[in-house]
Amino acid sequence: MSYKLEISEQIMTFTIDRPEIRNAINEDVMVGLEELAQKAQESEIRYVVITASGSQAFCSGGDLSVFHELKTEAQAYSMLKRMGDVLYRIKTLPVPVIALVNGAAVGGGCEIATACDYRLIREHVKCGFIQGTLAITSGWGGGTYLFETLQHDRALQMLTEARVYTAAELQQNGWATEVVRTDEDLHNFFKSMNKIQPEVHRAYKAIAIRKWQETNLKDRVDAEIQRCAELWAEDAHHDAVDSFLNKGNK
Ligand SMILES: CC[C@@H](C(=O)O)C(=O)SCCNC(=O)CCNC(=O)[C@H](O)C(C)(C)COP(=O)(O)OP(=O)(O)OC[C@H]1O[C@@H](n2cnc3c(N)ncnc32)[C@H](O)[C@@H]1OP(=O)(O)O
Repeated sequence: MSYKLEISEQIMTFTIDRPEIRNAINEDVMVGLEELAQKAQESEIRYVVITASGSQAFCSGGDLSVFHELKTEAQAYSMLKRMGDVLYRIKTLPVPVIALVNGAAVGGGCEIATACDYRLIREHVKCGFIQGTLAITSGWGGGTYLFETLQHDRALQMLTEARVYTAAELQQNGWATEVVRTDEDLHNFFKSMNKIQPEVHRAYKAIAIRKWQETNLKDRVDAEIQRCAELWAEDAHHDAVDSFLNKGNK
């Protein structure tokens, strides 16, 4: 199993569990995220925490060793759409969703964290929308969510620079909700969440969801997915992934 899904004291925790490959997303993790989305809708939970095993990575995006087999636009679209759909379901859950960013979050990993309501990041982490270096854009809706989250120029800069940012930079540009330096910082965040009635959290989340529905967030995400699928099919993308996967042979 590539993930763990637990509910304890009305808190649902999803842990990506592939540290040896930097918690990259494969089919199994996608199934897990779909299970999360379903169970979180049905259960009486207070909030959801998404995190990952180890301290090296939160998530390194799509598992390129698997997804590199997808060559055509149609093949890429099918994977991107499935993941984009489940991330949208997670983003619009009726309860707060917290990314506990325990290590690097790059590519699709940064998209998952951006889909969450809160991003608590450890001091050592580096995060970035590095998709540009692979000659593609974000393709799971994360670019659209970033424009919803950051000031316009900061979002555009983070997407087009296509580099990893330090925790200090992520705090400065507003992507990080909080840089967690100690376990006590983490404890204090959850203490503050827990002192507010779940129905109050749900009511505020509903305001955000109404805004996203009124501004056709889902359609905008679908357009992002479509454009990424087109770029995916280009040689420039396949060559860049070849270079990443064969870096050890050079
Ligand atoms: C597919 C959707 C698309 C989107 O919509 O956004 C994407 O997500 S594109 C994918 C973007 N991801 C990447 O380009 C991967 C980038 N990875 C890294 O930059 C680094 O691995 C890291 C995350 C910063 C961690 O660095 P480090 O701790 O130094 O580890 P290594 O680089 O040595 O990696 C260890 C091991 O894991 C393999 N690995 C890492 N990420 C992936 C991945 N996404 N897919 C497949 N394999 C991955 C890496 O190749 C190493 O393997 P070995 O050399 O065999 O040990």
